[in-house]
Amino acid sequence: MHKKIVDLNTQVQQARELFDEGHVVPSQWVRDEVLRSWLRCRKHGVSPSGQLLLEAAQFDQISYIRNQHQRLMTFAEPEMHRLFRAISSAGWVLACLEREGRSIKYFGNDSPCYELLGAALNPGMDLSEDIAGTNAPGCALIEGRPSLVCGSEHFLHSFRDLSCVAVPIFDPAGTLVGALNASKPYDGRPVGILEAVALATRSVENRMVDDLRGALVLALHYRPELTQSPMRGLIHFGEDGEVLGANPSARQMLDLESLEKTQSQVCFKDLFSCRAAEIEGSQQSPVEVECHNGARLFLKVESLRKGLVSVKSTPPQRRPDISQSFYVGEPTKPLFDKAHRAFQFGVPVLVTGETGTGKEVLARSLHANGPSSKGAFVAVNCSAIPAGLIESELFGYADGAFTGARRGGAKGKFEEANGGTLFLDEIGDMPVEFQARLLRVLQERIVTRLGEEKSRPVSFSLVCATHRNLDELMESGDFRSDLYYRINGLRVQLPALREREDLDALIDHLLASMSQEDSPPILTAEARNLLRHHSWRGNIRELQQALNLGQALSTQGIIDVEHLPEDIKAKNDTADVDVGEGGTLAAAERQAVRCVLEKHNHNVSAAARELGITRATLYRKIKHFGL
Ligand SMILES: Nc1ncnc2c1ncn2[C@@H]1O[C@H](COP(=O)(O)OP(=O)(O)OP(=O)(O)O)[C@@H](O)[C@H]1O
Repeated sequence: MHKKIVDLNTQVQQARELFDEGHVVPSQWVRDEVLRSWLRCRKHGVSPSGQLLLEAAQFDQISYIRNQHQRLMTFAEPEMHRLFRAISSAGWVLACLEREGRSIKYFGNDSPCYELLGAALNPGMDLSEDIAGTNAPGCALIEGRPSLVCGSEHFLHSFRDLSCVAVPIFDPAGTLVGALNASKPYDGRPVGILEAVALATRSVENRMVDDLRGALVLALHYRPELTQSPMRGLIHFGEDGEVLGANPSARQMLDLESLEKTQSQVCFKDLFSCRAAEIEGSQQSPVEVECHNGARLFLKVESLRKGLVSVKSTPPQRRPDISQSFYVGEPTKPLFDKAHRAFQFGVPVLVTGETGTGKEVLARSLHANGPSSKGAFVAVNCSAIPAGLIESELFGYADGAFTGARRGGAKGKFEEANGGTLFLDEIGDMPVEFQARLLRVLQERIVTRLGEEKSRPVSFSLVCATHRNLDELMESGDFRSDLYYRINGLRVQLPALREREDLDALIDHLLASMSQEDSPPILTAEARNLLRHHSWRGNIRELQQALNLGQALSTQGIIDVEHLPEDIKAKNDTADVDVGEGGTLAAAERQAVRCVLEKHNHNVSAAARELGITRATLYRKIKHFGL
């Protein structure tokens, strides 16, 4: 058996030789997962001699990384202690890594043969695949599933004497936030530890879910006896039955993701065929229910407010308060909550949306509630910096680096954001030739000022935004896909005003925030109708200006059509007018004629018949209403 495994390693080495020479590797020689990773390493230009890794090791940002990932560690550390006690005597060491691949915590071994492992897994070390080549945590973080990498499967020559097993960690919103990894020197023996690492990871995830403290907590499984096991799904609901979060098992069993794609807020009634009241009695024994996807699951109430919220071993975490400073409507709230939670775990957030939809406002809110809120919020508009100044602006410069350089040199934006949040606005407009340099900073978190030799470590939380379509830019080669992967830990697409279901509520919020006194300005039904149907280009910014002008021109605080900007009024004549509340008789008639015409594909005879008028009259109306 032992010999057979050593033979397998020899076969992997041969596969690697073929790979390095550019030949096709027979599929049975090396596992698919490994081959996929080798191909990615080749694409990223990873050097098998691994110099990058050694460079990164010189920089110590441990305390910052720990601070930034404090929440993750609160949940992970107790489980790491337990797991390490169980597996260290078998020669395993343990590490927890954050989502981008940097180690946060290492439980090691002092003996000399662990020196390399210590160097690779110490806090601050970057094991992401594009830096450290094929390795279990790197692969687990890229592919979002457990990974096992042994001996010569590693891309770097220096790692070929190691075995590692890693399992990704997902937060209650289903976002990847890190990984647990166990490693030891490679000895050719089977690696029978995956289940133990997976179990510890599940416990970390369950601790995170516990922290949601829902009004109703359900355990679920296909088998009744497993509703009490560590394999059980866990889901928390708020007081109105809304889903607050769930562990990966529950997310999978309930197929939550497919619902989240079409609904901004998933509720109890969307998931189960029964009513919440019907399962309240299942605290003792599980009850079987049918789910939205047809599956039958056993549910057991784990806790039901009031009285059942258990005492936590960890202090209560600060909950993000995102609603105070700006409007968060019901449709966008779940997405905003998810972004805030992920950001607290150090996940970089990419905000997309048309101009004026609130990208910067969201970025500021993430910062204010994020792990680096004590540091600065540094915004960089990538489209506004002249190409020739990008380097000095972002990297800073040394004294006398160029003519006109400030005496004593200057910090760049990366350094200014150190300990805080860097907001790269309009990232889609970053010149492609500069993207590789930006990527390097994001990977290595080191900057060198222009005209200086010395490298400086930097650490910041990252939010990027763009109004451009990055998928199209990547296809046309104008945006690097590896940079996209780095910045897109979680993507938040902000809706344009014309798509918002909650436009009325947003208008009311803006009106309320405009008034210093108690009574905000009043909008007449006609004016509101006009705003509802305007094709907004500048989105919330334009709406805000329209309301500001309306308030300035209004009499006695009543904003009517005549007080709104000219371009909004001008579009009124051709706009689709809502004939509901507040519409005029003429508008209602126009709407009716238009609908009937459309219904009959503009067949005038059929439309006239349905309207009960002659064809000649209908022709007159079409002309009159400009249809
Ligand atoms: N949710 C919101 N509630 C209240 N006001 C908002 C909200 N979102 C945006 N605004 C207002 O709209 C204006 C535009 O917001 P912001 O600058 O964040 O948009 P943006 O998408 O970053 O725009 P651009 O793409 O042009 O940079 C701001 O002045 C802000 O006050």
